[in-house]
Amino acid sequence: KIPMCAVKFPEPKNISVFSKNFKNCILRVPRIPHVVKLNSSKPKDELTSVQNKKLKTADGNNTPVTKGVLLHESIHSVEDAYGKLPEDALAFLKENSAEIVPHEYVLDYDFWKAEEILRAVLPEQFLEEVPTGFTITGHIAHLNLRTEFKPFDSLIGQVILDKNNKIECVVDKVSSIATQFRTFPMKVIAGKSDSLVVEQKESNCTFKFDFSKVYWNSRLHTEHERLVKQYFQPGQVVCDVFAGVGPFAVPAGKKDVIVLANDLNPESYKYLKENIALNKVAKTVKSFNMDGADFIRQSPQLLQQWIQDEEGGKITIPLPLKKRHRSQQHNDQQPPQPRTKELIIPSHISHYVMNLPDSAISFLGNFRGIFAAHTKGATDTIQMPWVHVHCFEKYPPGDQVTEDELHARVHARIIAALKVTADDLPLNAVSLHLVRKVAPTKPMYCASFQLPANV
Ligand SMILES: C[S@@+](CC[C@H](N)C(=O)[O-])C[C@H]1O[C@@H](n2cnc3c(N)ncnc32)[C@H](O)[C@@H]1O
Repeated sequence: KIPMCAVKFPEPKNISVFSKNFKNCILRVPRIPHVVKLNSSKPKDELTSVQNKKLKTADGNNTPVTKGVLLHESIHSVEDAYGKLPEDALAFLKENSAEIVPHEYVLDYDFWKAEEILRAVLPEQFLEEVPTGFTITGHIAHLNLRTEFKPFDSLIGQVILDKNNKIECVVDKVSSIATQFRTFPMKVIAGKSDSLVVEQKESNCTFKFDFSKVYWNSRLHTEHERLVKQYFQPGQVVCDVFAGVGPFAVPAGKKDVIVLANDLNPESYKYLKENIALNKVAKTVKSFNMDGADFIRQSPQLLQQWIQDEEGGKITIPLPLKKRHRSQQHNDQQPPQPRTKELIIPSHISHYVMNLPDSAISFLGNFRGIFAAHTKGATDTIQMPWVHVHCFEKYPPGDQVTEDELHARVHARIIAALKVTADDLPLNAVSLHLVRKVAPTKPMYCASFQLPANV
């Protein structure tokens, strides 16, 4: 509670005139508006009907509310005001019959930021490092509280919930050990706990999923957009081996890339299918629920099957009807013809995406021999597919490891997994993109390279 002073003018327009002409006399503190509601000294009944109309009544009680302008923060009493305000300001107040009144300003729960409140309510030993970081997915805020904060989880969750309008639910990761499907056990620590199904926008698409049952990481959106934009061309075939709920596959399908998207988690598969329908990409994206190893080995056949299933190996995509001018609609005898475009499905795969950074490299051996049938008697050179494999390249804290060294380490793991030599796949044929650092000495990379013809 802060003792301040406010000025009341009988004529409300003088509030802005005073604020404009005497800027140095009014309160200038961030997040505190200088115009405030004040209780009128007169009960409402004693005011004229005109005055009454101008005043808004606070919560139906008999005390009318009027507006005033707060004086500079160094002024704490009416005497202070007469001592500190310059002559011309005092003259203006007198001329306009203004009244200086004491006003107690209450900085309550609404005023303070989450971090400030947490500093005030958590035990003193946490003063320096209250937990404030979280990621947002749909309406859910997701925290990863350190062990010492766990006993205060619901308090922390409630403050975050109160202070962020769009958040309806706060969850905490309760174990850092991920499941096979890269999901984490989580606990709802504040807000709605009935459903963790969210809708999240990314890359101009909408993704729906149960946050507790599938993998989703909003921090990967640039990586999703990068591969789709930089590598995947309309009409090419892409196999997404660990597709999750579709953040590579669905936007790619939207730009007429032909996608075979796979995930072993039945829940991811279920939402992948939903997201394909939701974003109207069923013509260009097919979903599979297989182990990644089998999916890679069978991918050439899965593509052949798709070609056979489509008449003439072509996908026909309906186009939105062209908007016609009203006069044209009137003259036309025929109803508008549905417009379509056709995509011929190529018989070779252009890209594989493998975003399972913990172990994707160990799946590379599955490419061995799968294109042999194509390469054997082929007269023209076969375009081997590109692989975009995600991986971590962790090193001990304190080690000075250069980017070149990390590049060499990733390259060595890739050629070992493919069982090829550095002559087949030289270091400079593997480009390394730093996706993000999950910890200071645990970078996540995406290695992109064209499969050597002899795998
Ligand atoms: C790190 S997530 C990536 C998901 C998605 N590509 C993305 O960027 O959000 C890895 C995915 O691989 C799936 N997965 C794990 N093991 C798998 C396997 N052996 N075969 C196929 N998918 C698997 C998980 O269910 C999870 O959805």
